[in-house]
Amino acid sequence: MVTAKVWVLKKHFEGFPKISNFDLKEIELPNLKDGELLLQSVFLSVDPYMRPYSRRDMKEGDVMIGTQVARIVESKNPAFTVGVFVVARSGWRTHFISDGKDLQALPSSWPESLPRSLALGTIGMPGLTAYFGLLEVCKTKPGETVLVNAAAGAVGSVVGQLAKIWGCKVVGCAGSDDKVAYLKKIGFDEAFNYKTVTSLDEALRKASPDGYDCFFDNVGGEFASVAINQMKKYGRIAVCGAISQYNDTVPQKGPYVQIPMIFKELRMEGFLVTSWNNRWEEGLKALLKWVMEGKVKCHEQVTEGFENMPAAFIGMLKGENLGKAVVKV
Ligand SMILES: NC(=O)C1=CN([C@@H]2O[C@H](COP(=O)(O)OP(=O)(O)OC[C@H]3O[C@@H](n4cnc5c(N)ncnc54)[C@H](OP(=O)(O)O)[C@@H]3O)[C@@H](O)[C@H]2O)C=CC1
Ligand SMILES: CCCCCCC/C=C/C=O
Repeated sequence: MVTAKVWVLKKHFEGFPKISNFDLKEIELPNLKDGELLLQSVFLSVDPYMRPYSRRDMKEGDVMIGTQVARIVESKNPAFTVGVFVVARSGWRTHFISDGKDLQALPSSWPESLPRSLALGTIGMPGLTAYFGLLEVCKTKPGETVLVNAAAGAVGSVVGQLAKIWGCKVVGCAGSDDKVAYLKKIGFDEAFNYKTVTSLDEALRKASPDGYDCFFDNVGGEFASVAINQMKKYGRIAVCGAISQYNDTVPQKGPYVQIPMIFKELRMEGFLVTSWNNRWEEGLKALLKWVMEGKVKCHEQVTEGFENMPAAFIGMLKGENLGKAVVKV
């Protein structure tokens, strides 16, 4: 008999999440039936989507939603061998039982030397968000100028590096000087700290006096309202996330987007990475190749200990992460 630890949503978030919103519980797992496997989480992901999705998809008492890299520790399913690592969507749990249908094997060419945690970040859902958002929503072309916010995070850092690979000029902004230094180190042409500039409008203008062809928006809210005015004619805005609004208890008010959209003939498109579920293999293969070639650099903010999942999640929402926030069990 195995005892799993799980984090449940004790009380729905009101405003910014607090440690008291979560409860740590223990669950006795039953013995395996034929066709089942027992898995142990090795790395778990904490992601911004958990904040809005908790309200949409969860009720109080549910295990927190989320993804992990897990190791198969026992198998009664001939298709799965003990010791193999997979990506699962089993929520904040140390151990769980699966029939194998919901598991994704790491790409077969995954090198032994590469941290498996990257399957939750650059070579996982956030990297794919950058890949499909740029390729299919922004439709960037060589020579164009791309703006990305939350640029030192899991999605943003890949957006900037892919845009460089695809021949663009890249401007990124982030919330600390260390993050800005990191962006320059990984090849961003221009980067600034949006928290310390005296005028966001001026900082955006200085970074690209001719404006922006593409804006990969991870933040929404006031930042997006300012940035939209600096789009070039026929510019494209990929509405990826709105993290500046996820914790609002009262919806933010405009300025509104219609006037610049009309006069600059902009295209603004919201998207979910899951729309390209049938192309994840293509994206993961490309991302793995670029990482192995050193063309895409990865940084992870690793929090040690399953008991620190809520703190890692709250820290990520506060901007304490450089690169992808993960928890090592
Ligand atoms: N559409 C889709 O399919 C997907 C969308 N997303 C979205 O992409 C965005 C980035 O996700 P991800 O890369 O995983 O997360 P990150 O690794 O970028 O972590 C979140 C970052 O957001 C920044 N942030 C937090 N609050 C604010 C704020 N009020 N204003 C500006 N920046 C803020 C912080 O960086 P800083 O220090 O710079 O403020 C923080 O580090 C999120 O909005 C997420 O919801 C993610 C995956 C899929
Ligand atoms: C692997 C789990 C898929 C989660 C999809 C997340 C979409 C994110 C939206 C906003 O953050």
